[in-house]
Amino acid sequence: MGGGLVTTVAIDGPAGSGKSSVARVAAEQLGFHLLDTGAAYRSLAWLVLERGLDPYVEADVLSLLDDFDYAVDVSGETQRFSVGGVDVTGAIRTERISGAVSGVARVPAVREAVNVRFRALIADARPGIVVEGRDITTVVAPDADVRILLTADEEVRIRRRIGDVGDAAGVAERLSARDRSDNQVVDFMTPAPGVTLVDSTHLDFDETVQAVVELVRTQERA
Ligand SMILES: Nc1ncnc2c1ncn2[C@@H]1O[C@H](COP(=O)(O)OP(=O)(O)OP(=O)(O)O)[C@@H](O)[C@H]1O
Ligand SMILES: Nc1ccn([C@@H]2O[C@H](COP(=O)(O)O)[C@@H](O)[C@H]2O)c(=O)n1
Repeated sequence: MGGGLVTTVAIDGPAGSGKSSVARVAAEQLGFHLLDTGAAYRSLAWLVLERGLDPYVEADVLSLLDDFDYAVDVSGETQRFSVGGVDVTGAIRTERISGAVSGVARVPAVREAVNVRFRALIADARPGIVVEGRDITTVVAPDADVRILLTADEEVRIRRRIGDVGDAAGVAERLSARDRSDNQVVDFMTPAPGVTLVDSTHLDFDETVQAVVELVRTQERA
């Protein structure tokens, strides 16, 4: 890929690697939009549970896909997500949804449907967008100007996540299980050709953001 104008920054990585928090601050510094693709999968998992269905039963998930009325509002200070007009921004971050979301995400028709929406949002974003998830560098936006696999050692990611939820019980097992399940669908542990690995194991938060922003600046100068 040649250098010059950067409009799309793709970031993938395992659970707790800092994708959403690092992408958010990097997007602010770049003056770019932010697309949190995991929120779409989480919102569908929320709807499946809300309807009393099983996220690990493909037919249950497919029965809701056509009516999945998902919206993202980026007009305020933080992104807000809604399903059928119900604000699910907080609800989709619970451990209950984290335990359900892999079931929804492994359904090929779900992935195809949300990817269509993601690509449309990416195409419309001006002046640019940071997109984070699991398959952005490889499937959703393989032609992104900057492609990053953001990772950290598992024990570090678990420690950071425990800091988020304030309760260590079961966090390690759930994070590992989610990565194992998600990794059967898409490989986000090994950088694909052309993807830059950013390992934040020994970086603090600001250093990690700077590593991402510097990759964009380097690409712009190339
Ligand atoms: N380099 C870093 N140093 C210290 N803390 C960090 C670093 N990067 C991220 N964090 C913190 O780690 C926690 C997990 O980050 P975040 O929620 O952004 O990860 P994620 O990859 O989006 O996770 P998930 O895929 O599970 O949603 C957050 O509290 C974040 O502030
Ligand atoms: N591109 C993506 C993004 C997410 N997923 C699935 O959604 C789950 C939640 O993602 P978070 O980034 O919010 O943790 C994740 O565990 C995957 O199951 C995906 O498949 N592809």
